[in-house]
Amino acid sequence: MSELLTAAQMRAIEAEAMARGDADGRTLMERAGEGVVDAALAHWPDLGTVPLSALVLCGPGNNGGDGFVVARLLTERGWQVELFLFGAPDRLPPDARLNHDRWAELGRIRPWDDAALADRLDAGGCDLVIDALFGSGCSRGIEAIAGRTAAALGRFCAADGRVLAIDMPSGLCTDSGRDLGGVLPATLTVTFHRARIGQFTAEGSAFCGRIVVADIGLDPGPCPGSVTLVGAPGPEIGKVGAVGGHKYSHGHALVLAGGAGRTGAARLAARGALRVGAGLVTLAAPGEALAECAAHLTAAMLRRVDDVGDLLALLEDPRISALGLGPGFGTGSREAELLRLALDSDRPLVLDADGLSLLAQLEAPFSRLHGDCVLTPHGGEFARLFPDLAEKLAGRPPHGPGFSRIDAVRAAAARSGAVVLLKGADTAIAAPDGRAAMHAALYDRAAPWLATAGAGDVLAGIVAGLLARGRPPFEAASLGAWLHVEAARVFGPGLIAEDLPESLPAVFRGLGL
Ligand SMILES: NC(=O)C1=CN([C@@H]2O[C@H](COP(=O)(O)OP(=O)(O)OC[C@H]3O[C@@H](n4cnc5c(N)ncnc54)[C@H](O)[C@@H]3O)[C@@H](O)[C@H]2O)[C@@H](O)CC1
Ligand SMILES: Nc1ncnc2c1ncn2[C@@H]1O[C@H](COP(=O)(O)OP(=O)(O)O)[C@@H](O)[C@H]1O
Ligand SMILES: [K+]
Repeated sequence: MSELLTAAQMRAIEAEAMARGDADGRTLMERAGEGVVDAALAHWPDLGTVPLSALVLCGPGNNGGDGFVVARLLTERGWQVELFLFGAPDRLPPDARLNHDRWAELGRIRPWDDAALADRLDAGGCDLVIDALFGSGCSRGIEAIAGRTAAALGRFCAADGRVLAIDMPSGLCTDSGRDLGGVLPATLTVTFHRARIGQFTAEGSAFCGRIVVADIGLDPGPCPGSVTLVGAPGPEIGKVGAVGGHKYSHGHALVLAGGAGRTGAARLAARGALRVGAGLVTLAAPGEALAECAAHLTAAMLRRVDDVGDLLALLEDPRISALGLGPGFGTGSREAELLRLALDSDRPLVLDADGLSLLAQLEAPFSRLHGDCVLTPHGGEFARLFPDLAEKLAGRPPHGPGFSRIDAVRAAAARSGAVVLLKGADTAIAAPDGRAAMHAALYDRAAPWLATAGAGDVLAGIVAGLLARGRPPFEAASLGAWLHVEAARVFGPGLIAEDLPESLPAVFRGLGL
């Protein structure tokens, strides 16, 4: 697991390091420039063999300062460097000014000219473009400044040109990953100390290319309030296959199914719960759907639940340790009553799909949730439950920092009192106490083939299975998101939802279980 930071958190870490006397701004800027050059040469080894040519775009802040350092370091290596500066030299902040002055002794500084830059890029013959226009201080769109440059960089990247963004692609919001307007596309983004939230959500990955995190010698300790980037689980995953115990000690998940003809989604969820390691899984289906379910279930058990009385009787068994409700469930009055009972049972509970739509229809829905509930909405379901938050996520933010999916799930979790997992390639997860995590099926974990009908149903089942085994809800949601994507990656393209549970054994083997 690693951390993702906001711009403010990064500034605070830097300020603390300077206050402690660990480093001054000038040293950090020098290390940042060195980190950029090292990362470029490591990422594109051919750049290290002979001196080449670079075009450096510097802006009016410290990101521009990093650009001056890179220009100097490349020149010292024998490169031909052309440099354009946006803004007046005498208004640069002190460390950037210092590096501007050092560069001015080595090379020329051309004043910013969007049209000339675009023409320069289109003319080709440039081996590396360095975007040091704006970094974490970018506060609004940059179309007016660099619209033509952005378009030319798009063409340059499409023709396999190398564009390295320092810290963030200019115009991209560090905190939300949202396009503030006119973002400069990059093929490699080199950021410092820790990655940023905006590199892993919204439009971030489309503009960053790849991400490299350069160490600039800041305190390696954890940052309070940071977002966890969900990675491969550690040894604690061993609990999934713990030696000893019996099936009941591995938990019993109850998945509620809908009527005849639409039980497939709940069956997918039940299979996910079983494969993730729940000792028992029972599917509760109405009488009309029993035959259909029986024809398709083997390891999962089947119980008839027509109404609240049936569910009440079933829940008398204290060994049922988690419920999953929503996939293909239906949204009628029977289902609404069953949902109320499921919520009142105080069992760990995953609400997905129709379960979320039903919840949205209840009066004072959030007063019924408790801390062991996990809500797994996609964007549409999220908007039904939290319309104001969804509205803040829609459209382009007028200025930075923009409202992020992390902000949205944190607010949703605080309001609802439940763990909220907002699905997507950039899955955002938050707990009511403010903990937040991002699972990014992006970069080297991309699995676009996971966007297939029923994949979300399996995720709900996986999380229900982990809850049944006693995992706390935030951990169950985070681990579930990772296992789900890993299963998709193990299977590969061509995946359909049924393949996801069946790929979990290979995932566990891969983890050394
Ligand atoms: N925080 C740290 O620990 C470190 C920061 N460093 C660099 O410093 C950068 C942050 O520097 P700054 O805070 O100076 O921010 P930036 O360099 O991103 O830009 C801030 C400047 O741009 C102006 N500006 C912002 N958006 C604009 C727009 N749309 N149009 C016109 N002007 C606009 C602001 O008014 C301000 O003058 C980082 O991205 C990183 O590259 C590095 O030197 C290493 C250490
Ligand atoms: N581009 C993508 N890359 C990786 N995972 C994705 C992508 N798009 C969607 N997903 C995942 O696929 C699943 C889709 O779930 P959902 O929207 O509920 O669909 P369904 O109801 O058909 O199962 C979610 O787990 C989501 O995170
Ligand atoms: K930049």
